[in-house]
Amino acid sequence: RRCNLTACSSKYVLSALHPMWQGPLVAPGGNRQSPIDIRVRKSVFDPHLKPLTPDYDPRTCSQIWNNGYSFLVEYDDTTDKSTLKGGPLEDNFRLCQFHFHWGESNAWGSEHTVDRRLFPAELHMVHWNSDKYSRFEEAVMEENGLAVIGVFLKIGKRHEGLQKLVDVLPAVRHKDSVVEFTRFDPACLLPTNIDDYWTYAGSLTTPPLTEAVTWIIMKQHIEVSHDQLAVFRSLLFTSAEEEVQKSMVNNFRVQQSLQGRTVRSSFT
Ligand SMILES: NS(=O)(=O)/N=C1/NCCS1
Ligand SMILES: [Zn+2]
Repeated sequence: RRCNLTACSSKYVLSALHPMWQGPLVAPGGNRQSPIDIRVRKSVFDPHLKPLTPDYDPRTCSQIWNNGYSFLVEYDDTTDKSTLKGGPLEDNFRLCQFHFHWGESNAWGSEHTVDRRLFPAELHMVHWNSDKYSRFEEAVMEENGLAVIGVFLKIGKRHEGLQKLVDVLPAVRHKDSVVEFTRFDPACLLPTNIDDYWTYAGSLTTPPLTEAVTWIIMKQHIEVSHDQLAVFRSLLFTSAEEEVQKSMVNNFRVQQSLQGRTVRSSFT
């Protein structure tokens, strides 16, 4: 297994000894892969970027499950009830799920970094283009198919909205476990300021790694408590039947080269 350095900051140098899935570290022929390091001074302010307008209906929240890589909170995306528009997006996008990536320690865990700064975790809210495609599986293959909002998590005060989710995680401890989870408003996980973000053309960071994503990375982080994040780490990569149980930690992909891409900012 190739060992190469992933995002390293002044305090912590990571190795790829923690790559979490056996897939390719770089998609074959990929020239717009994710995640990346966002070099703030190299990002370009785009005055034409509009405010982002998420419009989520908590009643579309349906279930939470452990897919063996993260835990996903899934939304009913058969209608345009929970949508994302604006920002860099030309079309209407439907929320289908959100999930997180985190480390075994609070020193790392995010997939994207800002000037090499690592965060303990990163939230991804996944949407697909419902103006152009009729289902996620179709949109995931198209370059304008997906929009993912990334939000960094920092250790601080307890996040009251997150607690409802934290409380149910023990019920999906093992891979392939699923429980009903309803009336959760994902907007409560967004930072107070969603007008300041970076955006770039990239890919999914887990299979199928397709180069279908308009990434929208929030400048402002959210805070969660140490104990709340510790519950994420109590999840397992492994199913109940497996002999050896493996803690679900370090479920992030190694960073990919920018390959000449420009990261735009919505703020100066
Ligand atoms: N982490 S991610 O959001 O870029 N990857 C995904 N793979 C399938 C649905 S979302
Ligand atoms: Zn993700």
